[in-house]
Formats: sequence, structure tokens, C-alpha cells
Amino acid sequence: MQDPERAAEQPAVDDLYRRLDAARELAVMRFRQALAMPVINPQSLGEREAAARFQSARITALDAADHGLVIGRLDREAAPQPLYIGRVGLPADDPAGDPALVDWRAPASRPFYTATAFRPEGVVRRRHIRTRGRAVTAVNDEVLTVDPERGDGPELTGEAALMAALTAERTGRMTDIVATIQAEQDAIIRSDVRGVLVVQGGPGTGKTAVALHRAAYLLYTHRERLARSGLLVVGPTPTFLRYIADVLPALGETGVLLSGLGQLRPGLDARGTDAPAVAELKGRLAMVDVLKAAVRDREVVPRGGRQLVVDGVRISLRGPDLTSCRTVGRRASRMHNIARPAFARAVVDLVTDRFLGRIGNDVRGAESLLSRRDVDDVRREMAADAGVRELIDEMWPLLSPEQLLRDLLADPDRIRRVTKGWTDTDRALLHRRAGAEWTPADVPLLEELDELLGHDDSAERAAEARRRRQAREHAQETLDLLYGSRSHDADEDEESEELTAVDLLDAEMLADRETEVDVRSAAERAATDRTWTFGHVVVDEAQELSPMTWRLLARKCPTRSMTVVGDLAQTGSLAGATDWAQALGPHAEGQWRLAQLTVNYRTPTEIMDVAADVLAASDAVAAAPRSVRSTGVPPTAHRVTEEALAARTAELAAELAAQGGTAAVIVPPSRHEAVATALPGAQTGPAADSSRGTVVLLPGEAKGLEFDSVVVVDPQGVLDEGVRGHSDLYVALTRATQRMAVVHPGDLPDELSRLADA
Ligand SMILES: Nc1ncnc2c1ncn2[C@@H]1O[C@H](COP(=O)(O)OP(=O)(O)OP(=O)(O)O)[C@@H](O)[C@H]1O
Repeated sequence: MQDPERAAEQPAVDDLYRRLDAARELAVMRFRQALAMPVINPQSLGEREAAARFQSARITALDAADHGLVIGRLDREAAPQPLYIGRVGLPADDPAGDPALVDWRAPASRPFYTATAFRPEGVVRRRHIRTRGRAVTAVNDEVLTVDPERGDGPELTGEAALMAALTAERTGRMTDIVATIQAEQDAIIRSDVRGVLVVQGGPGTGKTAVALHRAAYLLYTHRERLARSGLLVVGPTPTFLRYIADVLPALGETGVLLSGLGQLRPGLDARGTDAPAVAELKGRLAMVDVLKAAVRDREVVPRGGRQLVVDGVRISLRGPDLTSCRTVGRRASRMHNIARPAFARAVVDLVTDRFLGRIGNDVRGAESLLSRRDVDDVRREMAADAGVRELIDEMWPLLSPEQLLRDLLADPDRIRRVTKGWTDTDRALLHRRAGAEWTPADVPLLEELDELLGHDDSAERAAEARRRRQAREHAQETLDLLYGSRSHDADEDEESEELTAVDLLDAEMLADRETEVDVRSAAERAATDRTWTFGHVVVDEAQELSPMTWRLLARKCPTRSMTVVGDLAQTGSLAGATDWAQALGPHAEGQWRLAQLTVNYRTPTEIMDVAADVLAASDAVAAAPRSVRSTGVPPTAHRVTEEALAARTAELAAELAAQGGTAAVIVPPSRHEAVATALPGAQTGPAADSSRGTVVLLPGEAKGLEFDSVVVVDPQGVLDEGVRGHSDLYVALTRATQRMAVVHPGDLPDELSRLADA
């Protein structure tokens, strides 16, 4: 640590903070100006809102940048002045030269992450600057010259700053990594926005971090398009989303929609659970045909036709005639609810026809005694008849996805009718008790049903037209009043050239002006709009997604501009992926590319070696990543009796937690209750939050998270109880950043023999 260098850096950092304050003041002033802009027509209202939104986003970004504003500097061969890199861009006094501070996402910042001794990119020295508040606390320099003594470890950028970040105690919330992004990560972050980028990487390789920084990079680089279309980040569960929720706001980006797999349908929070085999079944693409059949199953012709008494007249509707009405409906639209009005019209026509026939007037006959108007009256009467409406509802009910799916899953007969070629075992799996909660696996089915049912919005459109007509009438009254007052004034001063509201506005414009402009961000609008399609979608823990969920996401992102990160070696769900080509092929054939991350930044070598043995014993093809550091602290194994298991676990958890940071106990399902009971005060379930104390989790719940200390309980149980036991154990063993203990009743599984030796 060079103290004089640190002191020498302080004035530059002070100057940059002064500029940050000035930029913020300017943005606040412009925000106020925007709000004060006069509104004379709808367009100017829109402009005012856009300007205000832009300035408010700028203020948010500048506020976020206050913490750790400056991250480093580059001294370049061809430039006398260093180039400072930071969280936001700040202009210099001379606009012709370099900016005072370059945003980490700007092209000029790239060498800060990628320059090496072998490919220095014009950089002679890279300096990492660390600050607390506005004071410089450390500077670390790298001189980019080739070092013949270098070993064969991974080449790291800003090693001292990186190690400081990696060994810091965890808080239970993920933090950003802008200061220490590594070259292989940077290449992914800045990769082309087009197509599906799949990032395969082992545990701790920074997939989540990279995915979020890529989101921030894309928002910076394609700001306008993505501000309009929105960016969606999908994670497995609300717990995971809470863990990552601070990262993008810390990077100044707030307009992103974060969603768990159970929350992908606006308005629904699906927190139920399915047995693994049920989730797998619901996740198959074959469900598309099942749902199509389920919709058709609701378009029924009563066997033997139907007798109705309308207006005291008995009429009989034959089966084939009703079938023809159904055909009319099916031809009108592929969507059930959209087709319903056409079907209803056909039924009313049929009933009218039969009714008139019964009372002796053939409407189609030449000598009809009734006028067209009379016939129309009869038709209206038929359409309003309760019996006729009942028949229409029975044959072609208006359906919501929720209603249809609930009816289907609760009824074994319906299930049998719509699952041609299925085994009875699978059919039985699909059946669920009435009143059960919706599960994440139901979400893609409900969304698929939206596509099949459609939403008949004719009533809403009619209401909107009515509302606009009233607004216009109201506006006309206002104008008449204004006009009245002007003629009066004009009489008094005939020379007046002043324009009044009447000259500038007509009733239509005034009505528009009174209509509120939608000022919500794309993310806010997307959160409530089922038909929203996103400009970019980021998927984390993507190995867990079922084919039906992929289908849903593909629909939400028609451009297929996606970032998909995951690890095939950690797939825990039966429905999840074991091969990226298989998972993405049906939705993005020829549109996806693969990138890999190979260095583990989380787990020290001592622990990763143990986990790697488990991976080697599994049938996953992925290779274990290489750890970037070692702690010198080997993981420990503790053999216990059944009776002592819970108490000994609690003891070890307390010992490890006392060494600082966050702590988790990871258990197979059968041990969950006993262990949680032995750890009073420990948190469990979806609300468990390691920032508030020790947590007890199942392997699936721990996925994607990390803790300073981890106790893994009953590894044999984890192997035996999971549907992909090796994946689950691999996940459990790769959560610790510092310390790990394994508690085992009975022998250690062979996969962990390395621990026995220790
Ligand atoms: N370049 C980096 N600088 C500092 N910290 C980093 C860097 N890359 C990764 N990390 C840290 O390493 C840890 C693991 O990262 P992350 O959770 O993104 O990995 P992952 O690949 O998603 O892991 P998993 O597969 O287990 O979910 C995090 O604490 C992250 O902040």
C-alpha cells in the first residue's frame, strides 16, 4: 500500500465528487424546469413527462454513483493525462478532450477490464482506487509488463482489489462487481445484444453477477429502445430475487422488472409446490396439445339436441344443427372467447329460424308475412331469452385460463378426455385436489391458455368509445362557455389580437388533453400487462426451466434478445435442462450462442476440491471450475449418531457463525424439521434471510445463494432424497465463501472420501 500515492489520488477524487454534485444540481434544476413546462396540447404534455422522467432517472443514477464513484484509472501510452473510470460519466470542462470520468460501460473503459501484459491495449498502468465515503482508502497498481515468473493460475485483473472483494464478509445481499470485473466476464457483459447468449459456468463463476452487469450495460448502450420495451430479469424464487435486488439499483438502474418463475403471470403469485414428477409433466411441451384439447372439450354439443320453450313456443334444435353452429364459431377465430360472439349469433339465428317456422312464417320463404324489422325484433327477443343464453353458455362458456385449468385438473374424466395416448399413471399425476394453490409449473399453462382463449375486449372497447364521446361532449360544453366569454370580451376590445384557448383547441384536442398520459416506466406497465413483450430478457438459474417455461419466455421476447445463465451440473428439477441445445432448440433454433465461465470466485480451493469429486461421480458433462483462491482452512467432517445429529449440527453452526459473516445449514428434506427445531431462532422457508441470522435450507432453496459459513447435514440423505441427488449435493457443497463443515450419521458417501482423509 503506497501511502503517498493514496494521498496524491485524493485531490482527483475530490474534483470528481465536486463534478458529481454539480451534475446532480443541474439535473434537479432541469427536472424542475421540465415540470414547469407549459402544456398546450397532448404532445407537449408527453414531452414534459418524458423530460421529467429522463431527469429523474439521471438524478437516481447520480445518487447511486455517490457510493464508490471512482473505481480506477488508466495511464496510457499515447495520452499525457490519466483516464478515470467510474460508475457514471461526468463531462470535463473542455468538451473536446477526455471526459472527467468515463462510465464503466463506455467503450473507452474496456481496457480497464481487459488489458493484459501480453495485450496491453495502449495501457501502461492500471490503478484500482478504493474509497470509503469520499476518502481514498487504497490504491493498487498493475504495471502491464510481461512477467516471466508468472505461474499457470488464471490471469486476473486487479488482483489485490479482487481478493479484497472476494474475502470480504457477506451481508446476505449480492453487491456489484464493477470495480473488479474479469476479462472473461467482461467479454460476456459487452457481447452483442442480438440473439440468445447462453452462459454456462460452474458454481461461483459469477454468472449471476455477469448477467446483472450485462443488463446494466445493455440499458446504457441501448437506453432508448430498452427504456421503451423494458428489460425482464427472471430468477427461480422470490428469495433469490431479494438476494440480487440491490445490484441493479446500485448501478443506477431502477427500470428493470425482476420476476420469479411463480410470478411471471401478471397478477398471480404462485407459491404452491408440485411433486417433482408433476412439475415435470406440466412442463412438457405435450401440454400444449392437452390444453388445446381442453378448450375444445368445453365447446360441447348436447347429445340428442335440445328442446327449448321460448315465449311459450316449443322448439326443437337438432344435434347436427347445433354442431353447425359450433363449426361457425370454430371458423370465426382460433381463440375460444373471441369466437364466442360468432357462435352465439349462429345459435340465435337457428333459434329464430325455428321459432318463426313454428309460428308459421318461413323467414326465407318468398311470401313471408313479417317485415325485416319484425324478424329483427324476434331475433333480439331470442337473443335475450334466458333459455337461449343458458344454452349458449353451456355449449360455449366464456372462460378464464384459471377457470379452465382449475376445472380440468380437478376432474379425472376431463383429464382422460384430453390426454390421448397418455398412461393412466401420468393422468393420475395431473389430477390435483380442488382448492390447491397455484404452482410455478401452472404459470406457463395459464399463459398458454391466454393464447388459446383470447380475451374478448369488445365490451371494454365499447366502454372506452362511450367514455371518449362523453369527454368530447364535455369538452364542447367547455369550449362553448369559453367562446361565449370571448365574444363578450371582443365586443369590448375589437382590436384585441390575443389568441385564446378557443383558437388553439377544438373539442377533440381538449378531450385528449384531459386524458391522462401514462407516465409509468416500461417495467411498471409490463408488471400489469399480460401481453407485454420485452426488449431483452435475462434468465438466471436457467437450467431449472421446463420446456413450457421456455415457450412462455420466448413469447414474451419475440426478438429473442436474451441472456441465459446457468449450470447444467446444478440442475435439480426433473423438468430442467441437461443440454442447452435441447432446451433452446425448439424456441431459438440457430439464434443462440454459448459462452463459458471457468473460474470460481466464491468457493476456496479446499472446499471446491471436495465438490469436484461429487461432480465427477455424477453423470453431468460439465467440468468443475477452478477456484481463484485458497484459504488454508480445510472443510471438516463430523461423524455423529442419529440421536446427536441435530444438536451437533446446531453446535457447529454456532461455532462457524461466531467467526463472522452469514451462515447456513443445508439439509435433506427428511432432516429439515429436526434440525430447524434444534436451532431456535434460525430462519427457514421462502422468507429466510441470511442478513438477519443463520438460515436452514433445502439444497434447492440454497441454489444461487452464498454464505461465509455452511454446515452440510447428512450428505448421503441429500444424495438419496433429491431427484438429481448429485446435483443437490454439488450445490450444497459450493455455497461457502470461507468455511464448511459436513455432519454425517453413518459412513460418508464414497464421493466425499477426500473429507475422511482430512
Ligand atoms: N469479478 C468479480 N469481482 C468480485 N467478485 C466477483 C467477481 N465475479 C464473481 N464475484 C463474486 O463471486 C460470487 C459468486 O458469484 P455469482 O453468485 O454470480 O456466481 P454464480 O456463477 O451465479 O454461482 P451459482 O452457480 O452458484 O449460482 C459472488 O459473491 C460474486 O459477487
